[in-house]
Amino acid sequence: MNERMLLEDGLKQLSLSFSPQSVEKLLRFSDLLLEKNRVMNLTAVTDPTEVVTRHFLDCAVLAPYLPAGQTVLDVGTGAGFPGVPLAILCPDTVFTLLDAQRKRVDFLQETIAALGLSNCTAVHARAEEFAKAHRAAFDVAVSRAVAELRVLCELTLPMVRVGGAFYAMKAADCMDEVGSAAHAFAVLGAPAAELLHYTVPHAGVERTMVRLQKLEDTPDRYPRRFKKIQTDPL
Ligand SMILES: C[S@@+](CC[C@H](N)C(=O)[O-])C[C@H]1O[C@@H](n2cnc3c(N)ncnc32)[C@H](O)[C@@H]1O
Repeated sequence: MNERMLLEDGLKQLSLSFSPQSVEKLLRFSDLLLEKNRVMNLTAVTDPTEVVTRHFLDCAVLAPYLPAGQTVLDVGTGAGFPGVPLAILCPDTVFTLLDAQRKRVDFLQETIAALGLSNCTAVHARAEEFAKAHRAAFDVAVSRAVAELRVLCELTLPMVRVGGAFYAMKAADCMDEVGSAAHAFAVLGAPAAELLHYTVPHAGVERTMVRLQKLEDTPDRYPRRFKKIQTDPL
């Protein structure tokens, strides 16, 4: 199967509805990513087939959890994962992609313009700084491969509104990490973690989504300064 067939078949296996335009945009994003990856470090994945499986189909698993009209923050989006594939697959959901690395955000801004993604904005900022002006400002936060859960939750949950949710994309064997973060979940206002296990189509990779529903406001003292978050995690 070529990349287009893998992508379409994988999206069907995930029971996702998608337009021909979405497939075109995803394949164009893959081209832009791999082209830019030759001159700057965006992803360890260099094979177009693996861009489809390890990036696009992995990220697509989140699409059913992001209803139209909701605002979604992708914390530590890097080269745009999971945010860009989700913005393509959920055109009526509004995405903010956040990253601390200027060059990655520049790439994302160019990509968003090239793909005509009117529901997506890339912002250069550190999450703990961005949180000061964006407390409880988003319906949903998502994040993949950024930090361990205790750290990640302090960076992210303050920006989710009560009644919203945070989805952390993790490896299949993240139970110890989830167990260690129980105190952080409770302190930050999202006490009950729910684990959603899945297999990425055509990659055969087992993964876990950690869903945290925000039930209470996060106390104003969080997030702390990054050094404190790292050296003294909740
Ligand atoms: C390993 S990359 C993962 C990128 C992407 N989420 C993915 O799954 O491919 C981690 C990214 O998180 C960003 N990052 C780490 N700490 C951050 C923070 N406090 N605020 C914003 N971005 C952060 C880094 O700049 C980097 O681009």
